[in-house]
Amino acid sequence: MSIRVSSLSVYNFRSFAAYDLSLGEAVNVLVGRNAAGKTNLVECLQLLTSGQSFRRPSPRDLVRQGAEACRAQCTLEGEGRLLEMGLAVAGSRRTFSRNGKKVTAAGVRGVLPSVLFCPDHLDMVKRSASVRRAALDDFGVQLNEQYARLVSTYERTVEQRNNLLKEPYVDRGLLAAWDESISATGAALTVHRMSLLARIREHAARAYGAIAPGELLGISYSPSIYGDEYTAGDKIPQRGEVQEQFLRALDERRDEELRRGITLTGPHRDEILFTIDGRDARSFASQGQQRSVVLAWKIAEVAVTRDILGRPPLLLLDDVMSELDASRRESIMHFIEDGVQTVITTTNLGYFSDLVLEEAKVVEVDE
Ligand SMILES: Nc1ncnc2c1ncn2[C@@H]1O[C@H](COP(=O)(O)OP(=O)(O)OP(=O)(O)O)[C@@H](O)[C@H]1O
Repeated sequence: MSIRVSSLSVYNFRSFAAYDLSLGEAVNVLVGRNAAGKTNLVECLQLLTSGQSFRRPSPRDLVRQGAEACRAQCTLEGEGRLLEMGLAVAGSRRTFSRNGKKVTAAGVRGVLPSVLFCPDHLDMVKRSASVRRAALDDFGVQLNEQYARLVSTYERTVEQRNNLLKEPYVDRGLLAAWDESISATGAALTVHRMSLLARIREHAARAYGAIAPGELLGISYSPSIYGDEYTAGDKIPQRGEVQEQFLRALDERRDEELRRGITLTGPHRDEILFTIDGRDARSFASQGQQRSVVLAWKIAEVAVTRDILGRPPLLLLDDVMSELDASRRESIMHFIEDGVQTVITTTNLGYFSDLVLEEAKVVEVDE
């Protein structure tokens, strides 16, 4: 059996004083009224498997109102291994642990990545580019530690370079050194992103074709250093070539950057574009088609995790059944039958067929 979460325990976490949840190997349905705490449990599972939460909380947000500290732990089992991942928050300090030993967020991620799908994601196609970049990076970070290091180094580099650009007198020698470092990290990140997106593209196109037969989904990465017109298609450029282009782009925008005091080009400005039958999905796709794109993207994340790690991720579906129509719900159910441990939250069991409910572990959540 591949690695699964067998149990989760929380103490003073969000709305819960104390709560224990035991999970089945396949589909788990958490049912409960609004504000029962279902999303809080999903968030906790995401934190303990990926080291991050889609809500981007401050540590204090995780602690139950009125309490000083919180704790959570989950047990991962399978492939002959037994692992305890822990999270503790005291004041504004958040600490992770693995088998009782303190680790950074990197120490909990990578064993059992999680793929989360929640209503916030449904309009990913038409929201700002930062949302799509974050979707790609949040996924990549879980699969590859080098990707994770590049994301954080790049963010830091942009911030520090921006600080320099904001100074009244900018030391040109120092700026050249920052250009070198941002272009090196940025080029590596660009290539990582494009490689990961190429894997997602292939699976997402197939999944989309199954959800909407006859329609063709395209996904492309558009690096800002190449200008607006460039789309890479399937070709992934060499890192050295990207770095050279990055340096050229910085040179071209030097005066504007100095005037505005910010870094105007690089992976923090890149676009991920979706097309359906060759037309930009932001302006041409219906809401239903846009939702199908996101569903296909999530299905692709599961498939890519399998390709890379040789095991499926934990799939967390928070309150999405009510947002999807019957045929898309069916696509999800069809897909999760495929050996993926899944946690689905809902206020209404009516969205599930008798067959699914017979096989699933149904837990009523009420703090
Ligand atoms: N730090 C905290 N302390 C106490 N309560 C909290 C804290 N953080 C969140 N909550 C409470 O948790 C509840 C929300 O829980 P959650 O979002 O998990 O509900 P849900 O069961 O997913 O509901 P819905 O079906 O409406 O999505 C809210 O009432 C919120 O006020």
